[in-house]
Amino acid sequence: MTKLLEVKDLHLKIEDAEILNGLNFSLEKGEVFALIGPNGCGKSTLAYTLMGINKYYPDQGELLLNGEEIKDLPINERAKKGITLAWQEPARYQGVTVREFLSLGLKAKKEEVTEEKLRDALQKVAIRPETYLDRFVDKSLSGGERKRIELAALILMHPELIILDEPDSGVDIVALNNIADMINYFKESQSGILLITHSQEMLKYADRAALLCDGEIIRQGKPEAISEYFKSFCGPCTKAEECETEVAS
Ligand SMILES: Nc1ncnc2c1ncn2[C@@H]1O[C@H](COP(=O)(O)OP(=O)(O)OP(=O)(O)O)[C@@H](O)[C@H]1O
Repeated sequence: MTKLLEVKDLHLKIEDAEILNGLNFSLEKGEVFALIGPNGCGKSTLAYTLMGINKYYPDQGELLLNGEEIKDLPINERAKKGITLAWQEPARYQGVTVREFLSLGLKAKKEEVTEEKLRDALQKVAIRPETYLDRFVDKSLSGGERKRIELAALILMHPELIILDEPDSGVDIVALNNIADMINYFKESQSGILLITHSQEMLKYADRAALLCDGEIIRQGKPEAISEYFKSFCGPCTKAEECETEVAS
């Protein structure tokens, strides 16, 4: 069966520094695949490369979405094909209200924008619609509020592939539960989720996990096993020579 996402031998350099160093992994529909690894190992870079952000174009390798090569497509074309990235630091949009921001996803899919859909999405992330719908998505909202609103926008967009870059950073315990609910909701509706995280709590929601080290996936397998391996051998890494580079499944 065709995989939702296949990444094959992905290499990316930034200013002559090799940041992604031959990545290989795949993701099925309805699967949560977690990516863990030390600071600076290339997790966010992989997220930007999958999304097609400016300057993050691979030097080598394949990026297949539903079997189709997307490596040369610009970000807007990838978004149309159903890839979405929720940033580690949620974006601010000067002069754009929460209502307008949430409506974008529906309009992009040529779906009718209704008050009910907007309210429903906000309620799913525990944001009171009556307080927030007409506020601006700028620095007047706290980081956690913007993160929740961004997650509400994801619900309305209903992407095929969702890249969540540290969705739990800077959010309170209630929002954490909302994120967990949302992950389950997307799983059930057959979206694939690439979950970049440093959190043990978030790892519980993953079906599989991979450990990234210096731009290479050095292990893939069950989330608990990968996390244990990471805790024992990495951060700070002092045992590089002991670190097997074989991929265990
Ligand atoms: N635009 C850029 N210019 C120069 N170096 C960059 C750029 N983007 C990323 N890097 C470097 O690439 C490496 C990987 O960064 P990346 O942000 O992908 O790490 P990460 O695994 O997401 O880290 P963290 O866990 O701290 O969020 C880092 O050494 C970073 O400094």
